[in-house]
Amino acid sequence: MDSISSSASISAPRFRCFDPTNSYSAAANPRSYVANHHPSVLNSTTRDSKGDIGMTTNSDPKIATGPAGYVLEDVPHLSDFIPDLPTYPNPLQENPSYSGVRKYFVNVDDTVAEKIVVHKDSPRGIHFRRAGPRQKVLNLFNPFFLNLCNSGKLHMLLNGPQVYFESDEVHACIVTCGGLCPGLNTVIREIVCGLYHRYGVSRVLGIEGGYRGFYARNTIPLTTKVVNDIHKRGGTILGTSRGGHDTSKIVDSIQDRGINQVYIIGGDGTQKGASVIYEEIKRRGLKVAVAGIPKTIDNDIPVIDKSFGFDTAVEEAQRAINAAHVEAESFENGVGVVKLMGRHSGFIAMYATLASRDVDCCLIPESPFHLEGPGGLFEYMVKRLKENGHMVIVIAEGAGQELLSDSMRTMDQQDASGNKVLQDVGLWISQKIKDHFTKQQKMTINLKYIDPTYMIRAIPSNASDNVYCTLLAHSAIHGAMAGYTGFTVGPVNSRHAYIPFYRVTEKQHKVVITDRMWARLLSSTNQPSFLHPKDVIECQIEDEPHTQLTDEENHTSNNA
Ligand SMILES: Nc1ncnc2c1ncn2[C@@H]1O[C@H](COP(=O)(O)OP(=O)(O)OP(=O)(O)O)[C@@H](O)[C@H]1O
Ligand SMILES: O=P(O)(O)OC[C@H]1O[C@](O)(CO)[C@@H](O)[C@@H]1O
Ligand SMILES: [Mg+2]
Repeated sequence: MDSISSSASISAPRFRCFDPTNSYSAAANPRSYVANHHPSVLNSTTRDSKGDIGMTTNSDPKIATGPAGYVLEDVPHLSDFIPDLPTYPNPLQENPSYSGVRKYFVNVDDTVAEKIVVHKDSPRGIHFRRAGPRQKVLNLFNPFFLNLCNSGKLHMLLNGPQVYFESDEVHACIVTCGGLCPGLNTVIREIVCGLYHRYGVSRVLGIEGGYRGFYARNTIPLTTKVVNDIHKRGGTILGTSRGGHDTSKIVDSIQDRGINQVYIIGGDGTQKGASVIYEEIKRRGLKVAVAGIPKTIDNDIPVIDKSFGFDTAVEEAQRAINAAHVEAESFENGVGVVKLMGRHSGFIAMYATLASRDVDCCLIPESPFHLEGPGGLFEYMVKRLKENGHMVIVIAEGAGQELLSDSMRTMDQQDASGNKVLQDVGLWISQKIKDHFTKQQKMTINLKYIDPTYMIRAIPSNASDNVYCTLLAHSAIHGAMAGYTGFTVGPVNSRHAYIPFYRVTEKQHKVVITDRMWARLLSSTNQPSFLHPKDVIECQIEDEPHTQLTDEENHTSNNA
């Protein structure tokens, strides 16, 4: 018996639809809605006495609550704003590759827990809809389905796998935005091949040069033949850009070209852009699914386990660190300085340091440091050079920017997307170190500065990122074919899920320097923490006792 028919045979959950004007309705800010209405703070009059699952009917956000503090932060569905959409049999059930798979389709009720490390009495917490091909797409927020569920006729809805697009009807497009990242071409390839081989879709357009390409550039027809080898190349065959997001021109272009599935690959800025595109499409009532695939070499997107290209970047960074180490140990008082990417988050630097074991000091944006005086970098360098004769420093590009702006009185510059343009901290710190040892220490050092940043970003993805990119692309395709829209896809605690845009754009994922992973790094390099004992106590006081672990504590990049 497959997963869906088994779920049909068990007693169906009873769903309750709430009046959006009552106290369950979503607030303007979805996050404050969850915070204010988290089960732990729901009062008993708003909870269903039978412990049934309750929901809001507002379009955004879609929050369902259940017994034992269960919260589902669902993603929009085309049927939320387009009535009477027809459904079609899912072509996957005829696919010879998948016919032998016993549990290929995901269960309609499957959700993925955001926090898997919980305490005995903590609520079950926030969940996301599990990604994957659906047996039948149920829009639990649709009153028609709710009535059937509540009258125990759920099984009537479960007669065979369904999709919301016919193969011939689909006209998809793919766009890549923001900076480069290893794996972009793999995601493009797997969207094209996945749509063709799994759903029989052959009309896929590539949008050239990022968001502005929708209205200012040509399109590229993408066939399985065109994309066959592209995963072996770095960059993106479509080109990319920053800036140039004009929502109405983009949606006009989508509408004029008859595009009905939009796959948008990019970082936090891109996902914000995707969110407003989705909103405009909904406002116009178009049957167009918008799916975001998160991309960032910096690994700074929250909620998801990690972003594609990150592993490749860490691996490639080893080559630069290794070169710096070889140079440093070959000269008397050799110092190797390696700058790695990481505008606001030091994950590449932290992981590359932990992996390499040749690094004596790792500096990241999240951990302020100082050069002079007791506990400062120079004091540590003198000690280390006396002990070992050489040393390697890894610095993330966003580290110490406040020190640079103090000493260089730099103007605040922004790129076309509004991101702050950073000063070259690697050059700056190299010069500071040279000056210090020449003038203050009267000690000759041999410093070699290596900046491999763009070389790391421009390479093709490694094997594990290639597989990861494939899963991301497939999850996005299954979601769009099933009629979901306005979502970003990504693994949450190793299970792929559909995540509302607002959850991945509301903040950045950062290294938490009071967590265990940073402690591991400090103990592996033996570098000073640069924290005064007072700062540590303040951090601990802010960390008030909680019954459920924080995002950072649950996040695998910060802990294990
Ligand atoms: N708030 C926003 N609303 C709409 N569009 C946005 C917004 N922020 C950024 N964008 C658009 O998203 C695209 C990419 O943004 P950005 O250059 O910040 O890169 P990113 O996606 O964050 O990737 P990276 O990780 O390389 O920085 C740009 O074309 C930009 O115009
Ligand atoms: O030089 P560009 O293309 O603006 O990109 C630089 C930025 O892009 C990233 O690779 C991704 O955000 C950052 O690490 C880096 O600061
Ligand atoms: Mg960004």
